Formats: sequence, C-alpha cells, structure tokens
Amino acid sequence: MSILEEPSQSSWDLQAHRIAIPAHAGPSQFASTSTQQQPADTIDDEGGFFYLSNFITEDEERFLTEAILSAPKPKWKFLQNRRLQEWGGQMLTKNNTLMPQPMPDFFTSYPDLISRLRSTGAFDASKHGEPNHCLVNEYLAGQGIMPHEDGPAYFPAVATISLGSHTLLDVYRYVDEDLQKDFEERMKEHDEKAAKDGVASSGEEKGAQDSTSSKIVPKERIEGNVKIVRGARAREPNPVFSILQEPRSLLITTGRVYKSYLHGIAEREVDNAAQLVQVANANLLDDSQLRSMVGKAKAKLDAGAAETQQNGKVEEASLPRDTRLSLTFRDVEKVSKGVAAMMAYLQGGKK
Ligand SMILES: O=C(O)CCC(=O)C(=O)O
Ligand SMILES: [Fe+2]
Repeated sequence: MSILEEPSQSSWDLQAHRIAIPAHAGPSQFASTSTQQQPADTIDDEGGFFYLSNFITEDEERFLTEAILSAPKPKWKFLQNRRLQEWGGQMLTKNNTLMPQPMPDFFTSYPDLISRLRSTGAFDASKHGEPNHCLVNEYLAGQGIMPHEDGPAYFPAVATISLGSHTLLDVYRYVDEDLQKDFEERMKEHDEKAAKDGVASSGEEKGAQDSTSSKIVPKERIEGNVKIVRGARAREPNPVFSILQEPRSLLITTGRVYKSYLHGIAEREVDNAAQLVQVANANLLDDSQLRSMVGKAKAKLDAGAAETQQNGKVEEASLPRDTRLSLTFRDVEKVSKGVAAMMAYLQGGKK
C-alpha cells in the first residue's frame, strides 16, 4: 500500500491521509485578509492537512541528509536560531518573485521527490503543476520557528518532508474577529482625535497603558493573554492542535486552511504528555510506539487529572527531539525570466 512498495504509483488518495481537525479547533472565521494579494474566492478549495508517513525510505533519508549537509558552506543562511538553504532559486521577498535555478539532482533524480510530490495531486492546480522551490531548515534540539503564516508568494499548497527527527508542528488560530475589530475601531478613533488635536500619532505609544482608563490607545494591547498588535492580526496564545511529523514523513497543507491557521515549532528539546495530547494525527502515524504514547497521554487526560494524581507517580511520556532537517516544497507563482534571473542562474553555486 505504501509508496515504498509502489513507487510508480501515478496518483495518491490524499483523502485517506487527511488529518481530522479536532472539533474545538475549527478555523477562525477571521481568516487572512491583510496579507492576501489574491481574492479569497480564487481559492475555492477548503483544503486541509494531509499526513503521509514513510514518504521516503531510510536510504533516501540518508542520501538527502548527506547531500544537504555536504552542500558548499555559503549555501547556508544563518538566522538567529536556525540555519537554512534555498533550492530552486532565491526568493526576492520585495516582489515575491523567484530568481530560478535548476533543482538539484537529489530532488529530481534520486530521490525523484519532485515527481513524487506531483503525483500526490497537491500541486495539480498550481501554476507549474509541481513545486519549483525548496526551503531546507535545520533545527537542532531546542530550536524552532515562531508561529507564522506563509506569505502570499506561493500557491496555497506546502509539502514538508522531515529528516532525522520527529517534531511537533503547532497550529494556532487568529483571535476572535470582534475582539480585533473593537481594537481597530478604537485605534481609528484615537487617530482621528489625534489628527484633530494636531498631535501626530507617534510610534512611541507602545506600552502597557490601560486603554480603558487612558485616552491614548497603545499600538499593542494585552486582552487576557492575547497580544493584539495594531495592523497585525492577533493569534491565540496556545496551539489548537499539533501535528506530529515522523522522520521520512510528508505533511501537505492546502487550500483555505493554509490561510486560516498559523503554524510554528516550539523551542523544546523534549515533547511530553502535555504536548502529545494535542496531536491530531495519531491514527496516521507509522511508529506504533509513538501512536501508543499519544494514545496513553490522551487516555490519561480523559481519565482526569485528579485520578492520575491519586496514583502519586505520574508516568510521564518523554520524547526527546534530535536534529531535524525539513524540506519545504512550494510552487512560487512569479518566476523571473529577466537578465537578473539569468545572472542568478549563471552564478548558481557561487553565492
Ligand atoms: O520546518 C518546518 O517544518 C516548517 C517550516 C516553515 O514553516 C516555513 O519555513 O515556513
Ligand atoms: Fe511556514
């Protein structure tokens, strides 16, 4: 049944790999608008999260890891808390355009990841019908990525292959629409009043003023434990669910859910029961030990905290993270065909 047994499989039944979004975690109606460059109705597909374990073999995992780690040093970009590589070309964030370069053999030939990804059908409706860009992130144990939404440069389909270690991708929702609207409303009143009084609205108002007792509305404000920032949509503080990604697995996110949620990876070295109860894809995991660990964590939660405390000793699940490489494939819609792209192409490898 798996791709390992049928590598020439020409299409996938993605629906069989759909992650059921927990009932309490439905997408907020307040989906992305501020960052949207295309009208929401061009994405007619509700989409979803799809989890495919063992998308690649252990040999392929080793081969890819070796190929990535032996890339020339300048290929790495160092961020504050992780490093990354870009393949398929460089993204110009200013105009969301890809300066293309050919994909490396280790994505097109062995393993033939691009055609395998094409065969999932996730990119059928995208401009090029397959991914043309891959971001490789390396996370050491304890490293992560802040909750975020991927930008508008990409067709709403993301395919991430994990190498080396499991991780939990935490999924967050935006805050309630009314809360944000109320805040924006008061911001507007504040601006109008400031303009009338001839006081320039400065960026120095950041702070913890109590907006109900002060006439000055700060640029950001805490509601409960939700931080609302002017001009940005606020998110709920805790993930609504998490997706456990095993090594060699593929996670696909498509359609409207791509824009309805944020995602991030907490900076944790070990995942324990408190986090594992949040896992929404336990039924799709390959590793039976992992499945049972998640199952036990959930059963414990169902049994109630009081009962578990009675036992005195709580048997804690503990799943240490190791170094993980993630390969995030996307289709960048705008690809430069100009002289600059040619230069980037010619200089490929010398960056
Ligand atoms: O490493 C991952 O699995 C997620 C990466 C990610 O969210 C991103 O690069 O936008
Ligand atoms: Fe992302």
